Amino acid sequence: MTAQPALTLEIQPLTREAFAPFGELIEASDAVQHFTINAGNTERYHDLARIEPGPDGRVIVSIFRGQPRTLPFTVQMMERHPKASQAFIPMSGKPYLVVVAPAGNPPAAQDLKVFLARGDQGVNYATGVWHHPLLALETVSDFIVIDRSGPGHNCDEVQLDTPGLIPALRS
Ligand SMILES: NC(=O)N[C@@H](O)C(=O)O
Ligand code: NI
Repeated sequence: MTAQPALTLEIQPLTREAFAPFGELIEASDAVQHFTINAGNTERYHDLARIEPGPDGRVIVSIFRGQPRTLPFTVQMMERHPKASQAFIPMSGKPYLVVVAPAGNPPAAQDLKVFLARGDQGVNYATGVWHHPLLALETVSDFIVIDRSGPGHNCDEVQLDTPGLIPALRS
């Protein structure tokens, strides 16, 4: 099959509402339940993400140290975790990209959504949601990752028939 021309993808800001079909935004904002604790010293932004390890899995916490990607970036593949959710929470304060498609059938380029996440926004991919592996920007960046350890296969990868092209960010 001849190589298909890439489909240029639109980059949109990461908001709770726009990301809702794919999981939860992990962000301290007035949009979520929050309350003061520790005798007034601390504000708790409560219960932000639905962490799902699956019936036979265990929740684990890891750190991913991502090398920065160069834009424009061609999305050639996507992956999903059919047994569990996966959360990424930035530790380095740098922006990153989130590329997702709805759970279910393997995505086509036109199904992809690209979000530019700020360095104070995390995401939780709901179980089975298609996503691209970590796309750090600007510098080597650390992320806390909350996902699953357990028996069985928990990572499906697909190659896109038509690649998606993420353009350079407008300054
Ligand atoms: N493979 C792995 O643990 N990482 C991916 O799941 C990812 O989403 O970055
Ligand atoms: Ni993943």
